[in-house]
This record gives sequence, structure tokens and C-alpha cells, in this order.
Amino acid sequence: MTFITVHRTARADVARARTGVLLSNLGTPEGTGYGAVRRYLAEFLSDRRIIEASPLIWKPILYGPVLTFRPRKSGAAYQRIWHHDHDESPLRTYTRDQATQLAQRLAVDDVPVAWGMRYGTPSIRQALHELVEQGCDRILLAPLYPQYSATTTATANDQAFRALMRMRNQPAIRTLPPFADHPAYISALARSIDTHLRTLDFTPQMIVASFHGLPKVYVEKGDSYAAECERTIAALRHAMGYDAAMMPLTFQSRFGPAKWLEPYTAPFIESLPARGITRIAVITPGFISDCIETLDEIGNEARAGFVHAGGKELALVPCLNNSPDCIDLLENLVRAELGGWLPRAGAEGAPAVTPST
Ligand SMILES: C=CC1=C(C)c2cc3[nH]c(cc4nc(cc5[nH]c(cc1n2)c(C)c5CCC(=O)O)C(CCC(=O)O)=C4C)c(C)c3C=C
Ligand SMILES: [Fe+2]
Ligand SMILES: [Fe+2]
Repeated sequence: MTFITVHRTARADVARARTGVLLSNLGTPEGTGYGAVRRYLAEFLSDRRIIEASPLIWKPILYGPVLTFRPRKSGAAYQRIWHHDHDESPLRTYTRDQATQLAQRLAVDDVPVAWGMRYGTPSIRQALHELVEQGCDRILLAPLYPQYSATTTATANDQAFRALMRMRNQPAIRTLPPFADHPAYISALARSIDTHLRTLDFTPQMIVASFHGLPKVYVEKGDSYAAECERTIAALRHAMGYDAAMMPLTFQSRFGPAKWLEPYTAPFIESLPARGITRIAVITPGFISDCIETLDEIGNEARAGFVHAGGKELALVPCLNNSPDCIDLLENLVRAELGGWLPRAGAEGAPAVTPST
């Protein structure tokens, strides 16, 4: 193996002792065109944490029908939700904003914050090197998923450890645990839902909580994701005073022919008008940032299906995104995890950090 020597790595110079935070998220294509979306999907769907099937079986399917047809369909969906002013996806805008604002909160403790994407750019490797180059010898990896899944949290951390494998002087590492029913997450969610519902000119008869789905077999093999979604929704119902009939749990984003977690969001929503439920709100507590899954799959596709089935109103409640509540939450989670690593600025033998060249 070739080791990468990053300039200003920590151990060679203890005077540069510093703690950093790396926020990671899933990733997103560079553009909405066929080529950009194909490159993104090829990287995403080649991850063995995402598709566990043998590559001998999966690769011909991936490089055959999937990467021939899916980029056009997904590209059109990205185009509908694209942040054209910044020429980037919403997930990218919100993740960057979260990192920038969290960095402002942590500047007082001299803790830099970098952000990276599991698929696409900026990569988790780039973000890690950015922190090491700023003299960080202690790094908190913070995958921005409230509920753990091997397909999200674990693969984000794997990617950071792949980059660490190539460093001669590794920083010390901590990872942020999932925060499915953390009181700070539940109260931020409850407050944002409540605030949004007050802006509506109708009272929803039901608040559907739609989470990203997962193949059932992954859960049967031990992925704790489904149990974590249950924990989120139980805590949220409790906090908001709703029962399961008023706030049902559903799963979206099924991909491929296998069985995924049920009930599926789209058919569930489409069944409601026949039961006299024509005015609903949808929340997506498996995402802290709006993305193609929330804005297009729910905000466009599910809404169209609901209206087609006789529904009158569907209000999509925004994710926490770059709201002050979201930054408060991230600061709260991160500071709790940095216990014992802060404060070090001004500690004896730890002079101020001044990156050298
Ligand atoms: C094919 C299998 C997939 C698994 C397993 C999966 C798990 C999973 N994903 C998220 C969060 C997000 N997924 C997003 C997009 C997305 N997801 C899949 C497939 C799987 N996800 C695909 C193919 C795509 C791309 C879009 C599309 O073509 O439909 C996103 C949004 C990214 C964006 O740029 O907006 C997020 C976020 C979770 C939480 C999860 C398991 C729990
Ligand atoms: Fe996904
Ligand atoms: Fe989707």
C-alpha cells in the first residue's frame, strides 16, 4: 500500500493538536444531465453496502438496463427540484450551509468543520484531508442520518476509514451515533412540524410520516434501521400527542423488484381518499435535509398520485434543512460527542494552532 503524506499531519508536531468535525451525507450528481447522473448512480449503486447481491449477477444488470434507463428518469426528477441559482442539488446546498453555520458555532472552541459526500464531490476523503491539513489530530465523523443503517451511516464511515488506511499519521477518530429518538431531534422535529402546520389554510386529517425504505432482507439480516424508524415515530407521536392512526409510518423509495419495508408510501397515500381522507400533511423524519426523495418523490410524484385518487390537499413539511433549529441540533449532538476533547485551546502545552506551509 502507498501511504499518503499529508502536509502538516498531526503526530509529527503536537503543537498543532486540534479537534475537527466532518459532516457527511449521501451525495448527489454534479448536474442533471444524463452523464452526470449516470456517473453518480454508477458510484452509488456499485457500493456493496447498498447492493449486496454478488457483483457477478449485479454488474451486468447495473451496466445494462439500470445505467441505460435510470439516469434519464432520475435526471428529470433532479431537474424539477434543482437549485438553479446555485446550479446544485438541494442536498448539497443544505449540507454545505449546515457545515458553514456549525463552523461559526464551534469557532469559539477553535473546531473547524468540513463536509463531504459518500458519492460524488466533495468527497469524504477530501473533507478528511482538509481537516488534517488544518492540524486536526482528533476528528469526529458525523454522518447526517438520524437513523442508523449499514447502507448510509456505515458506508459513510467506511469511506472515511478507507481514506485513513492510506495515511501514515492518522488522527484519532470518533463517530457520531444515530439520533433517532434523541430529545433534541424530536423536539426540533415537533417544533418545525407544528410551525409549518400553522401556516396551512387547512387542518390535515392525517400526518403521514414517510421514511426512506430498505430491502426487507437487510433488516432480517440485522440492520437496525426499521427499529430506529419505529423509535423516531414513537417519540414524535408522544411529543406531539398523536396516535398511530393520526401519524402513520410508511416507507418510500423502493428500488428494484425485491420486497422493501412496508407499508409503501405511494399506495398508502393513494388509498386515503377512498376512506374520506382528502387533506393530509407528509413529514419525512428520516432526512434532515430536503432532497430528491422528499421534494420530488413526495412533493411531486406522491402528490400527483394522491390528487389523481381524489385527494384535495397534500402539504409537504420541509426538513430541518439550514434552519436555526437544525444548527442548534447539530451543535448539541456534536458537542455531546466531543466530551473530553474540548476545550483544549489554551491548555498547558497546547499553543494556538497556526497552520504551516
Ligand atoms: C438501491 C438501493 C438503495 C438503498 C438501499 C438506499 C438506502 C437509503 N438511501 C437513503 C437516503 C437517500 N437516498 C437518496 C437517493 C437515492 N437512493 C437510491 C437507492 C437506495 N437507497 C437511489 C437510486 C437514489 C438516487 C435517486 C434516484 O435515482 O431515485 C437520497 C437523495 C440524494 C439527492 O441527491 O437528493 C437520500 C438522502 C437512506 C436514508 C437509505 C436507507 C435507510
Ligand atoms: Fe436512497
Ligand atoms: Fe426515490
